[in-house]
Amino acid sequence: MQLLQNILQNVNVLGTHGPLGVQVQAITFDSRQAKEGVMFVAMPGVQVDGHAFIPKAEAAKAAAIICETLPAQLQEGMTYVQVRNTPEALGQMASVFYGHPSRKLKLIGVTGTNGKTTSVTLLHKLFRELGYHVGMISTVQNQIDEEVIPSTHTTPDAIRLNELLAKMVKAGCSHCFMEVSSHAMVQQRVAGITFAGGVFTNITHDHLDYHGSFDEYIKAKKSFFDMLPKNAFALVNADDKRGPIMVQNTKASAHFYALRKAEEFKARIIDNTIQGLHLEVDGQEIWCKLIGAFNAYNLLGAYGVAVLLGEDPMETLTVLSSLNSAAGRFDYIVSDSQITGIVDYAHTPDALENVLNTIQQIRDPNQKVITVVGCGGNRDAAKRPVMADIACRLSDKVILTSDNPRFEEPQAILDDMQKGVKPLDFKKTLSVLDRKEAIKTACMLAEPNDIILIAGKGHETYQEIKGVKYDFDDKKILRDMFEQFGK
Ligand SMILES: CC(=O)N[C@H]1[C@@H](OP(=O)(O)OP(=O)(O)OC[C@H]2O[C@@H](n3ccc(=O)[nH]c3=O)[C@H](O)[C@@H]2O)O[C@H](CO)[C@@H](O)[C@@H]1O[C@H](C)C(=O)N[C@@H](C)C(=O)N[C@H](CCC(=O)O)C(=O)O
Ligand SMILES: Nc1ncnc2c1ncn2[C@@H]1O[C@H](COP(=O)(O)OP(=O)(O)OP(=O)(O)O)[C@@H](O)[C@H]1O
Ligand SMILES: N[C@H](CCC[C@H](N)C(=O)O)C(=O)O
Ligand SMILES: [Mg+2]
Repeated sequence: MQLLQNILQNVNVLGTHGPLGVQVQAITFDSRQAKEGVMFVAMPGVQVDGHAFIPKAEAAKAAAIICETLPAQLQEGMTYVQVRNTPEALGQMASVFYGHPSRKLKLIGVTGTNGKTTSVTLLHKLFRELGYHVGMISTVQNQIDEEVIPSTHTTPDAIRLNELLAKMVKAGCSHCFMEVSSHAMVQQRVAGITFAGGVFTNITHDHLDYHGSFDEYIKAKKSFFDMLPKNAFALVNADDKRGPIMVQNTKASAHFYALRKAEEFKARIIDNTIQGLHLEVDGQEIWCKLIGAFNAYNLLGAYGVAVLLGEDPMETLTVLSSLNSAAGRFDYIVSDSQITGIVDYAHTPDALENVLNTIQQIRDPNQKVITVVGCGGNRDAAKRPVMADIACRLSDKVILTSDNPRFEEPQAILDDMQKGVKPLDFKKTLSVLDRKEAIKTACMLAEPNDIILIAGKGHETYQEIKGVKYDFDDKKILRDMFEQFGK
């Protein structure tokens, strides 16, 4: 419980109506949660404008209403606060309300198209092994040490984020590693948050439906580095063409890591096998359990963060070499007849290409590669034909299928994917709309020693169709099919 005037201390207030001495028990941006003691913040949205729900919040007797535009008629006894930008104000208010938790631990944000979950998971495991109490905020799950808190977004909204960080502080966490998505930057979910460091993994094609253009997507990622304070570090993948752009205007101290250039943190791949990566990191040789060249970047980035946070380089490398990847990232099982089934969250063209290139590098020439892949509905449609083409180019057989169709027609998504299949590849491509059937088909087609890649859903344990999440687990289905068909 706090006084409204206290909660507003860092907000750029344009005007107020009504008493500011009201008590606030909770903050919400959803009118359906507004009630006595709960303050309502009217936020712009993709579907609707939260300002349209001010009458609902008034009727629910909300503690106060924070908005950019005041309603034409103000209710007697209600407090209204007009601000320039409600998402920004929400971030600042949530930080104050929860006691500025981001200032009480070392918070490191990781942004980039691919590798965020892998990086924060590695960092969480690494710092746990180094003896710290550690928080993690990720697509797969949030964590306070080993306690798992389910995650709904890659980056939670400002209220949930501050609430989570406050729990971490209370549990004695000294560090938190979190993913910062481009959606979160545009929607200012991290406004008011103090970061001790930021990491840029890479940027490739994704989310153009939301951002409109690649330039806008780059700007969204860059805005994270623009907000870092002077005493923070910005650790950037220098092998990515857009790496230097990220830190063009940052106040933080810029540091770089690379595999292809000589930078402050550098690594070289000595060997890349199904057993893992043999790397040379800053002149030191290590074996890691993670598979694929792209994971050399994730490992090197995590190493750079640890060193920048003052950890011992040798100890860091020793622990990194013992760590496994995050769930659903190059997650594999081997059947009785030595068919390797890989479940991977590759849902962007770059990720799919990386995973398939890795498979091509580590396979024996006689092992065929069968790829099962779909694309999500209500997401960037431009990546659909590109992903189908990549799958065809780097596999012996491709089964195009559904991912999470959400509110789109599954067949229409499949049609978009099929447009990317070149005539020469028609023969090796099948379309099986039902994902379970598609996995079954792949298992039936596979011969001993072949490799099946099931891409796109990784750790997800559901398939989202028209707003309903049905149980669906790629890895479990794959295991069942191997058993059912005696593979
Ligand atoms: C596209 C997008 O990001 N949408 C997010 C956005 O919803 P929205 O803009 O559609 O909201 P809206 O329905 O238009 O409503 C606008 C405002 O009116 C309010 N409202 C609405 C109805 C009502 O009756 N009363 C009311 O007050 C809403 O609470 C909201 O504040 O704001 C919501 C509240 O924070 C988010 O839950 C929602 O995430 C949706 C569910 C989502 O799927 N987001 C994905 C795309 C996302 O954010 N993904 C990234 C990761 C991407 C990646 O890098 O891979 C993530 O960080 O998870
Ligand atoms: N550094 C990397 N560069 C390119 N591809 C990667 C990298 N790391 C992982 N990948 C690929 O991208 C997929 C997603 O990885 P991860 O979940 O770590 O990324 P993410 O950035 O968290 O994704 P999301 O935006 O969905 O949260 C992996 O399954 C793998 O195929
Ligand atoms: N964070 C990503 C996840 C995509 C996962 C894929 N399975 C899909 O549903 O498209 C998104 O929300 O776009
Ligand atoms: Mg993620």
